[in-house]
Amino acid sequence: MATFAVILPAAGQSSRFQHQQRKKPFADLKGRAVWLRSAEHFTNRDDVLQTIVVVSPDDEEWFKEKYAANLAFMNVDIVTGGDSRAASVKNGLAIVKPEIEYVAVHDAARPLLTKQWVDQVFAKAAETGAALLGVPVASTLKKVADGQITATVSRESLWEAQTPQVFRRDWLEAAYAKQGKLEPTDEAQLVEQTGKPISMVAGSSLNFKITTADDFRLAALALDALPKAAGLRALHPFQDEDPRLI
Ligand SMILES: Nc1ccn([C@@H]2O[C@H](COP(=O)(O)OP(=O)(O)OP(=O)(O)O)[C@@H](O)[C@H]2O)c(=O)n1
Ligand SMILES: C[C@](O)(CO)[C@H](O)COP(=O)(O)O
Repeated sequence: MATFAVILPAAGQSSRFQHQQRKKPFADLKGRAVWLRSAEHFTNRDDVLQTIVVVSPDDEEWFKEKYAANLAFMNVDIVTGGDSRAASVKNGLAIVKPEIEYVAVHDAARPLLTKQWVDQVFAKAAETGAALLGVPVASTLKKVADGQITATVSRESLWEAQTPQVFRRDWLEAAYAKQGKLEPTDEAQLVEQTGKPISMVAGSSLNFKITTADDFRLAALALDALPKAAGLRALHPFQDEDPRLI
């Protein structure tokens, strides 16, 4: 069985969030913090040997105290974030246990996953070396400058990358060794510049990232509808033996 570590970056400033006076990974989403809902999709999997949450230095002490019971029960490691997403993920990568073969990075701000989507992207990464979830761009894309449209960007072959983004551990480590001055907005961009193949696995627009307060409100609505709306044989993370046909 392929083995995985999961890194959940949660060390951003949530500057676009402005809701509940909390950073988005710590906002209460229908009774549980966003980061907890994201982590839960992984901490009960037999193939996940380590779960790591990356938290900013400013939040670390508060986080450890607030979620002490959850962290212990779920066996989640904490690592200090950096001043960029890439730096935060790199800090998580540095503590991945030596025996683990694959590393999955999943935004702590993407709580709306199903077991099926995780199964699919994990399996694809184990087959090809690297894979991520994504969806084809559905809207027309415009370039804008000073409030004016300057061009239409063809959406042909364009996909919106999501997470989990899953890589052979040695590929991701080699990619970071060659990072140079690149400040990637996702981990795939780092691995792309090493020339390794990365597979795109068709996911769902329901696996959206909570960035703004509107996203948060939408997530609260989608949470209950997810199994039905996903059009998938959805398994609750804790009820693998109880699949529900959609
Ligand atoms: N230095 C950083 C920056 C971002 N992230 C994490 O990367 C994920 C995706 O980033 P984004 O949605 O941009 O989060 P923020 O950077 O917090 O958002 P904003 O740009 O609105 O400040 C988030 O879970 C965020 O916590 C991180 O761990 N460390
Ligand atoms: C990784 C990601 O979710 C893929 O779309 C996205 O790039 C994260 O961006 P952020 O600025 O770190 O939220």
